[in-house]
Amino acid sequence: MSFSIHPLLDNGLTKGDPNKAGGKLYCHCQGSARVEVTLASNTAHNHACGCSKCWKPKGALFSIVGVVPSDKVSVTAHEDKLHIVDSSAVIQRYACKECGVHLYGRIEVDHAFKGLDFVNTELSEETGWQEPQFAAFVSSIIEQGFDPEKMGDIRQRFRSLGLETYDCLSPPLMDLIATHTAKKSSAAKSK
Ligand SMILES: N[C@@H](CCC(=O)N[C@@H](CS)C(=O)NCC(=O)O)C(=O)O
Ligand SMILES: [Zn+2]
Ligand SMILES: [Zn+2]
Repeated sequence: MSFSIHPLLDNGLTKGDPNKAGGKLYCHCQGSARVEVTLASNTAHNHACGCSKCWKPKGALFSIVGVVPSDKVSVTAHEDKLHIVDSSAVIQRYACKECGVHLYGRIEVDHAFKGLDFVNTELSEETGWQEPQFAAFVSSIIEQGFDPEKMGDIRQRFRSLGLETYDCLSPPLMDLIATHTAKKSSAAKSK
C-alpha cells in the first residue's frame, strides 16, 4: 500500500455498535494536560473527508468526521487550551493550541447543519463509534498535493471498503443543504 487513506480504514472497516451512547475524546497532549471533550451521543453521518480544513492524523490523506447534536458536546478538561482555527470558516473548528488536534467544530451561522458539531471519534480510547458511511470531498486531496493520476486508486480503495465516493457531501446531505437554501430563498421572496 503506497498511501494511507486513514488508519481506521487502511486495514478494513470495523462496524460500530448502534447502541453506543457516547464517550470521551482527547487531544494528543500527554496525561493530565489533555483537552477532554465528552460526547453524550454516538455520531451520525460519519465519513471520510478529503478537504484541507478537516483535521487528519499524521500521514493520512483523509479525515474521519461525523456529527453529534451540539448540546451533547461538552469540554470537560482544559477548555482554555482551545482556539478557533479559522474564524472566517462556516465550521468553527476548536483545536488544541499545543498539539493542533481539532476537538470539535461548531456552526454559528444560519446553515442546514447548525446545531450539529463535527467530531473525530478516533480521538476516543473506546470502540463502537459509528463506522464511516461514505467518502466526501475526495478530489480535494489533489489541492493538497496528491497526484491526480492516482485518484482511481483512491476511489477504488474506498469502493473495496464498501464506501461510495463524492466530491462534495453525500446526496442526502446535499439535499438537506439545498432544502435549507430553498426555504431561505422562498422566505425571502414572500417578504
Ligand atoms: N476543496 C476545499 C473544500 C473545503 C470545504 O468546502 N470543506 C467542506 C467539508 S468539511 C465544508 O463544508 N467546509 C466548511 C468549512 O470548512 O467551514 C478544501 O479542500 O479546502
Ligand atoms: Zn493538545
Ligand atoms: Zn472536511
